Amino acid sequence: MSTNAFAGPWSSLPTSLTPWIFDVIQAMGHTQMTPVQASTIPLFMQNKDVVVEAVTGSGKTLAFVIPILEKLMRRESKLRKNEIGALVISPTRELASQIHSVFNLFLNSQPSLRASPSESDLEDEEPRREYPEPLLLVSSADTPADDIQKFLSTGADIVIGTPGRVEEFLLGRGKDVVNVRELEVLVLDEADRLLDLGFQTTLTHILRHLPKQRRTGLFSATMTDADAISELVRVGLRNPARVVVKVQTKKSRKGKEVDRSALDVVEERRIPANLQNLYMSCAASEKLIQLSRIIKYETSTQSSARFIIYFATCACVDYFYRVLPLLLPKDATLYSLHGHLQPGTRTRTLASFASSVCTPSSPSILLATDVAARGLDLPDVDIVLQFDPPSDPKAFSHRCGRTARAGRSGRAWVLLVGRERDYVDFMSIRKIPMKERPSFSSDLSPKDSGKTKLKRRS
Ligand SMILES: Nc1ncnc2c1ncn2[C@@H]1O[C@H](COP(=O)(O)OP(=O)(O)OP(=O)(O)O)[C@@H](O)[C@H]1O
Repeated sequence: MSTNAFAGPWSSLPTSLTPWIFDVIQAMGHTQMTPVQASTIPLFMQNKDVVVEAVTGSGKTLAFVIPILEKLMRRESKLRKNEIGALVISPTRELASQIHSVFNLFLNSQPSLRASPSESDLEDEEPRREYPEPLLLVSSADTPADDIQKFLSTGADIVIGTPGRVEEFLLGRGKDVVNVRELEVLVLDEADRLLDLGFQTTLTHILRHLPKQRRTGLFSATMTDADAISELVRVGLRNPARVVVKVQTKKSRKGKEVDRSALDVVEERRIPANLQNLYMSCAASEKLIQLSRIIKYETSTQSSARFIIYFATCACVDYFYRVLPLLLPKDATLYSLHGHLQPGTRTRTLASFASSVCTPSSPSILLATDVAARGLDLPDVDIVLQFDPPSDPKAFSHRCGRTARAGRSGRAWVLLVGRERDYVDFMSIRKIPMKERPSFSSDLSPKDSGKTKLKRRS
């Protein structure tokens, strides 16, 4: 863990957590809060709107999941079966599913309600729960009609979904079924993405439908001041508290990262402390060979086994899924994930990649588009490799942030061709002195290509 990874024990929160929620957090092994959790949870609990920007992998999910659960449990009157109390919207189905499983982790551990004497006589009686399962609204095997059916049969205090399915649920088929009058909290995760042009109309419809008397939270690793200010009115934020969590690294005056004891300058950065950013510039015709060299180099260090490689389009992912096996060690396992695959295939691929057993000699490599850039929490990813730089500069941070999560270390590479080198300056990635560049063993050295230069940046 980096030195500034934690911000105190959970017991130091101004309002103590409900005991069973605290127990779940302890069971997760999270003994301390991260800075974003320590700053955001009290604000949300004190009924403030929040706009939160904190580096990738810093624990933003629990920073809204915990206050939502606490707020709903502290209600004076229980929600009726047709009412929802909290809505979380995320831009991709994978991220929505991930958030849904975090809520489930908690709600599956809630104490069962004591059965009444007559019920206790019934054999095989399912333990009764006070709070129903959260409802997940994403494209999958379930149709929008199935979503409504499920809601009608079990109810759901918390709803998590992607914008299109949420709109259909609240304003389409579910219009006369779902009551939002009691909605207390709205969270937009990856808010800057949700608020950009692609989702504008859908989101505006949803926001207009929700009660104004609610708390709203916007969360992202790239929620800049400009994004926040321009959207305040549209999103209906009232006097929001702004939380910005940056990472401090220690440097010597010459700009070189050094040991804490030799510190004399503290620099703030908006990427995780243990993330190392590198780029390699090469000719377009050499990209494929350089990609396979980097993979061989990384696996030869005996510490890297799980990779994500980003490509610009779905077609590129399909193409390289067929081509890369010819260049990589035969024990490498490839997975492909992009938006043109069936939802079920996407879910299975992600689950198989996340649970795959891999070693440097038999690495697991996920080939993906930006559908896997934001929010996905795959804690063991060692290396991110960007075959093509993204067209949106924000996606650069999100892609890199799939490694070096929650205080772990990781490296992110990007291959750059020609003028793409300007991108590095645009991203303000600091140059590391020549002598600190990684050494390649002779058969992997970019020197053999003549044209390619290896650079390391952090
Ligand atoms: N207090 C904590 N202590 C240790 N680990 C934690 C703590 N809170 C969350 N984590 C872990 O940190 C990881 C990253 O959390 P999370 O996915 O919420 O990050 P994030 O800030 O939302 O990242 P991104 O911006 O990429 O979406 C998860 O594996 C989570 O279990």
